[in-house]
Amino acid sequence: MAEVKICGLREPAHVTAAVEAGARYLGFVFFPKSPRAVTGAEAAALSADLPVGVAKVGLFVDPSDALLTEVLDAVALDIVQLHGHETPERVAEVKALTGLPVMKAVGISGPDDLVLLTEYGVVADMLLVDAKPPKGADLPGGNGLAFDWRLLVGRRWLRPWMLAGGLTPDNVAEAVRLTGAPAVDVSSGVESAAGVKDSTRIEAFCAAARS
Ligand SMILES: O=C(O)c1ccccc1N[C@@H]1O[C@H](COP(=O)(O)O)[C@@H](O)[C@H]1O
Repeated sequence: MAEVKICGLREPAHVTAAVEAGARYLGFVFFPKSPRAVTGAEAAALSADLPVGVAKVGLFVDPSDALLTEVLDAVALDIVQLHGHETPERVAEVKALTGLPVMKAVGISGPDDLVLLTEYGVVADMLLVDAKPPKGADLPGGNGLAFDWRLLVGRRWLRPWMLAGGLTPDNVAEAVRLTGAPAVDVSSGVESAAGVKDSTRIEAFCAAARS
C-alpha cells in the first residue's frame, strides 16, 4: 500500500474527492505556466477545512524568495515541493527561509540520473522521483510521462520518497509493486483534460495505490 498525493487541485469538489478517497497529500501548483496554477489565496480557500493528517504541498519551480514569502503569507503550507533546477544549496536556502520541509523533485531518464537522488538526499527532507521532462517541454513536470521503473528496483535513499510521472489508475499498482514506492504522486493521470481533475479517476487512483 502506498500513500497518495493528488497534485494540481483547483476545485473544491476534487479536494473533497481526494480527501474522501484517502489521499494524504494535496498539491497546489504555484507555477504560472501550468494549467493547474492557483494563487496563494485560492489554495487557502481550497484547503481551509482539511482533516488533520492531510498535508498541503506547495509546488514551485525555481521560485524567488519573494514568491515563496507571498504564497506562505496567504496559505499555511506543510511541505514545499521544488520542481525546477534548484541546486542542493538552494534547497537548503528554501528550507531556512520557509522553515518547512522541502521535497525535491529529481527527473530520471536513465541510470546516470540516480546519483542525483543521493546528492539531494543529503539536504532535502523528501525526494520526488519523477520522469525527466522532454527537451523543450513547457512544464518540468505534470506531462503524464513515465520512466523505466525497473531503474529503481532494489534502490534505497536517505530520505522518504514518492514516485511520480505518468501514473494512472491502471498502472499505479504495478508501479508500487515493482519499485516498493511508499508514496505516489499524480497529476495528469487523474484528469479528463489538461488541468481538469476527474473525481472518478481520483477515487480509482487512490483505491489502486492503497490496495
Ligand atoms: O502538474 C503540473 O502542472 C506541474 C508543473 C510544473 C512542475 C511539476 C508539475 N507537476 C508534477 O509533475 C509530476 C508528474 O505529473 P504527472 O502525473 O506525470 O502529470 C507530479 O509530481 C506533479 O506534482
